Amino acid sequence: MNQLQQSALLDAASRFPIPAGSKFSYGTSGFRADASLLESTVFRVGILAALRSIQTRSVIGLMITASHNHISDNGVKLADPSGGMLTQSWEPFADTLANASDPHSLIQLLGDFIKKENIILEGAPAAEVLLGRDTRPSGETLLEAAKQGITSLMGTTASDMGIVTTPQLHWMVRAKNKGIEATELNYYNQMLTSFRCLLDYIPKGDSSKNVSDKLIVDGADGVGGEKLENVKTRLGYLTIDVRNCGDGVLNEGVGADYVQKEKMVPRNFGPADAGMRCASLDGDADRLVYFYVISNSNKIDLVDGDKILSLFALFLKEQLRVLNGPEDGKTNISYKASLGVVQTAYANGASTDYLKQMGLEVVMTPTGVKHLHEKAAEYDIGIYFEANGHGTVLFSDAFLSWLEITNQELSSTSKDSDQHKAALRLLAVSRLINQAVGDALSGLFLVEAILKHMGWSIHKWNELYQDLPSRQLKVKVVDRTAVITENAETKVVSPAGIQEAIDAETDKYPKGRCFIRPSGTEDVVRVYAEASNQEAADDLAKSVVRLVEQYLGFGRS
Ligand SMILES: CC(=O)N[C@H]1[C@@H](OP(=O)(O)O)O[C@H](CO)[C@@H](O)[C@@H]1O
Ligand SMILES: [Mg+2]
Repeated sequence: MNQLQQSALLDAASRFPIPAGSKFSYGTSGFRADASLLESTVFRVGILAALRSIQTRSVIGLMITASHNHISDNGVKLADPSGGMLTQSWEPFADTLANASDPHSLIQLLGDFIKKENIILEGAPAAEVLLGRDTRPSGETLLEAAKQGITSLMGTTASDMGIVTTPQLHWMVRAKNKGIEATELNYYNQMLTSFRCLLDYIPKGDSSKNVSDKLIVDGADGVGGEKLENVKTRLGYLTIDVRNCGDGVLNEGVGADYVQKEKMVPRNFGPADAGMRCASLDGDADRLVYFYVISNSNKIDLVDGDKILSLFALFLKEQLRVLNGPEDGKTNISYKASLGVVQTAYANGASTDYLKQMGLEVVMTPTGVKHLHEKAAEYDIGIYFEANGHGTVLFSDAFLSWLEITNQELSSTSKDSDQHKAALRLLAVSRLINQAVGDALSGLFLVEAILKHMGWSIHKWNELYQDLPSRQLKVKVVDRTAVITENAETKVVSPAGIQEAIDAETDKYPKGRCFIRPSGTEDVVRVYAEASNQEAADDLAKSVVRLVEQYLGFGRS
């Protein structure tokens, strides 16, 4: 950094002092905290985004959101050039930067990092960061802090994309770096064109007529509901009734996280909706779960991320089978595409068993899309989902290029054959589903197209397998970072002795499975338990909560 750059940074940094007594950590999905504490962090992440853009010579994304968390919280995360999450190798520096209290040491740290990463500032081509935010009222102030961070590294442009869903911003980053027009309109056009293409290739027959044309969506009073309103007139047969579109408090008694964890009807849903196909988005619309209201009750039957994954896997496996042609050796298909699914320890055990029975390769990673995405990218078709509804389907470049060529060949040699239609469907899915990150809107359209294709009601879909009863609890402890895990977070290695105690407890329950891990977005330790019946799952979770308190001490609440 030259003198001029240093003094511009120093000047800007002194306007964003770190709040006393705070410690920030990049966590599972960026920094999250009470919004009033975050200006200094967002400013610093702005600087980091500019550096990443200069280093990669690509557009970077900066999203201001705290997703499903309380409206008074906020957060910030970066999207890398591919549209995926910031490379994990930069996370430790993000932590250092966010916690560097003195502006002079901040400059020093930046100088050292620039040297270490070999980032050439002089004569670097114009860098650009795309900014997005959700509907939180604190978003505007934090956006300003981000802009100041970005532009404090001279020559970097901050382009405000306005209020967008997290996946829209990631999509735009990916699009812009591929030379595609990065507008919201283009995002909708690509999604809806592919959706309609999938509908066009639904096999003729009566079964699709059995699928209700109505879907009710809970928008979590966040950005997703508003966006869905923008497109709902362009959906052909499908009528969407969007509720919780921003009139109530964000995420309060609404949204995918509430529905999945509490298994209760969200606000503005009631007995009149019993049995109908319903979906719920989270606050920044990167999570999607389905559900239906149980008659005469305020409870729901949940169709979670694991079942969305299973539905996608079933459909894609079938399309690959048809594309590969008859198994009598006469196939003209030269590419054997690999198909893999990725889950975390939170996936219901029944879903993992079901996927394995389908003959699929199932891989487990730690929690957080950054881990699942990386693993899924190793396959030609990699499907990943967290149980909470965060996931997508990735297609490898090699497979897509081959598929394009094969599609052209099939359209001249055997147009409209089953094989040709399978190729067209796979191409449509690759364009419909967000390739950058999990996306509730594109996920929703894929679910809808597949249900229509199969002729399945939500009830039929839910019967794919029966979830094992489970319970998830949170515990406040003195220091959650004292919990160190391994083996995709299923075993605790520290504090010593707690894993043995958990195992001994779990062994008491038929089909018992239980693990703990520190949350990366909240100051809690999470406890997950599964057992053969609900009471047993509840009891197991409660006993393990007591163990956590015993080994780690009560925290402030
Ligand atoms: C059990 C659970 O749902 N954990 C969520 C939650 O992470 P935690 O690290 O568990 O707080 O938020 C993440 C970001 O949205 C999401 O990726 C993850 O699945
Ligand atoms: Mg979210």
